[in-house]
Amino acid sequence: MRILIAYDSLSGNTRDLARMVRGCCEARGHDVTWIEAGIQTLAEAGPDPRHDLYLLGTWTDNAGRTPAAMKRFISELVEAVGKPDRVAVFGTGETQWGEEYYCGALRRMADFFGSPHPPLDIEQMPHGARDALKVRHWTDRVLATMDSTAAAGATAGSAPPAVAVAGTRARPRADFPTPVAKDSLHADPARLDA
Ligand SMILES: Cc1cc2nc3c(=O)[nH]c(=O)nc-3n(C[C@H](O)[C@H](O)[C@H](O)COP(=O)(O)O)c2cc1C
Repeated sequence: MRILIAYDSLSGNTRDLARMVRGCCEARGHDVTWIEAGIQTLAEAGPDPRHDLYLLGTWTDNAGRTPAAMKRFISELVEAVGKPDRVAVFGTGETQWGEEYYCGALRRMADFFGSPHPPLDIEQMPHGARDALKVRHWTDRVLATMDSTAAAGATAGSAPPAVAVAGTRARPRADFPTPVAKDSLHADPARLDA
């Protein structure tokens, strides 16, 4: 699969986690596009922004909010490919901000995309064998779900996964939602703070 991993990280915790998720994906033979949302745009994902799976990683900002850079990236993504349903969310936070707000951005983002995958949350930075196992299990579960969905689709005769073609303009895949206008409700990043 072509997998886009996009993450935002201030102090490195989420970057560490994203690297672990990436390692698991690559170990399973998947092709990963890597975007650091704080300093890169979707344009840096190459000529075709469509991917088979989007893994979005974030830290959580004040009172459970989604950081600005991640909201910006999500708007860009929705504008480019529509609102993908193949999204899984991971990230880091701290319970000292209150259980109610712990990793709140993950819940908001998973809700926004209607992600079928429970978010992967890690307190502060990932460390030790327990976290490594948690990350591997989460990533493997997400990948396995995608593989079985693809297999079911192939049996039913649906379109094959997206393939990047250098130099071509991005076109929505038949089974992707039609791209929505930037200012539509779906693309409104304010929903990530609601
Ligand atoms: C201004 C600020 C507000 C924060 N608010 C929350 C919060 O509401 N909930 C939470 O779980 N963590 C909160 N955190 C903690 C960070 O999400 C956490 O430290 C995270 O691991 C940082 O990830 P990073 O190293 O990738 O930037 C906050 C951190 C800062 C700096």
